[in-house]
Amino acid sequence: MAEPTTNEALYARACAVTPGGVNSPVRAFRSVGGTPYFVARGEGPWVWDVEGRRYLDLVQSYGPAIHGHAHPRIVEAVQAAAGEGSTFGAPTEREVLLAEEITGRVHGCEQVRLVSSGTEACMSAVRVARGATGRSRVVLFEGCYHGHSDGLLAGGGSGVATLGLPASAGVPAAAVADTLVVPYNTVPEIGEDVACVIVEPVAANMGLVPPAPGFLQGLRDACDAAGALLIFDEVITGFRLARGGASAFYGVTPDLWCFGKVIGGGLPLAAFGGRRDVMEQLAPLGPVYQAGTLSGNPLATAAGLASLAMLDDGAYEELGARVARLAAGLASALAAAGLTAQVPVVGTLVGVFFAGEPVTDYAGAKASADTGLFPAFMHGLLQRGVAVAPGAYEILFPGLAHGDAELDLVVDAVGAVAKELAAG
Ligand SMILES: Cc1ncc(COP(=O)(O)O)c(C=O)c1O
Ligand SMILES: N[C@H](C=O)CCC(=O)O
Repeated sequence: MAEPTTNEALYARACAVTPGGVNSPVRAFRSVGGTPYFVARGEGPWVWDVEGRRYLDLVQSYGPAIHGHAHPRIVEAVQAAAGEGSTFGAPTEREVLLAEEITGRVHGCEQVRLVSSGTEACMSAVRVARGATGRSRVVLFEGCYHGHSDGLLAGGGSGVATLGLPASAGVPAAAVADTLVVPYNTVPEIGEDVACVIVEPVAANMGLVPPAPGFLQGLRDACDAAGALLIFDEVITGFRLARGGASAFYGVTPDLWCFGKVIGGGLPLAAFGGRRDVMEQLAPLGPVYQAGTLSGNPLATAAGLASLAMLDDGAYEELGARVARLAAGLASALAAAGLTAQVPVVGTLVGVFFAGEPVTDYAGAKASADTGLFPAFMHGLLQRGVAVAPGAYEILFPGLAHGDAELDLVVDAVGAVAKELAAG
């Protein structure tokens, strides 16, 4: 049994042995100030820190924990899988089952390859697109985030935006020479040197920015006209927004998809997939190389299958209804407090902006962050026992474990914090 400790003490020890004390930058609280809380355990919608303080968790690991923490069916599946051996380097039946589950849900996605992170999924999808088209250029949208691979960090949202980084040191100019960054919600000119356009179909790494009507179809048409491939990065939207993800929700079918988060049930698992002719460019069938020692890991596939088994149409209806109720509560609490704010909602996704008008692109998201209200908002909520991600560009992640009573607590806490902020 470990000695009792504190967040401060653990953070000091962490900083001595890990850069910034964390294994992913936003967790360090750098943009909001203060000391990160170290989670001791979680259950359903709650987490407890090492000091025994309980928080209603709207971070939910930035998306994977759609069923809340330590869901008994996922725990049971992982325990059973662990007892059978945790990794083999040979194919297993659950990899087939998970690939069948994903391709069965996502119309047009005929084949998938499992990987271990959303970063790998996006990096590999772009590589396949380049291999399939024989072209180099990649178009992406300012404020979207596609993981931390060299070529996709430019103009990124999430932690890149939170820390105010133009991109990243250590990325050679050559690695981004073929990356073109354009504003979200504008269909760009797509030249015939473009291999692919990669987009978050609902942007969720610059706060929540819905696609404008016609934007996704416009991208589809422009890609078709130029012979480029369209990639939907559904690492957040996949299996959260709808059973078939954003492509089903909007009725626009890309050539390639990136998935992550929910499909791993809380374990490191992601996937990229797409049309058979494109996916068959991959080794061992084709010339595009991609591989992974832990890809399709037996524990992760067990957790993913258990997670997806609980996500039927009814689950999405339920989550959508709860999110709509939460969003309405938040909007009226913020308005009652006299705080200028927007609460964008897309189905099961919700965010908060400090803005007078709906936000449609990164410039609007940045203006919200630049109000400087977010750190006090986040810490005010934390003091009232509600945890939201410590970055102004992250969204809220209510899940199926958040019942009405818990969501009412969130609305009350937001109302109280908003009054303080409005009073200055
Ligand atoms: C849309 C999107 N794409 C890709 C990624 C990268 O995934 P990961 O953090 O698993 O590498 C993330 C989240 O981090 C994401 O939100
Ligand atoms: N917004 C990111 C993914 O969705 C957050 C993950 C991270 O940076 O740790």
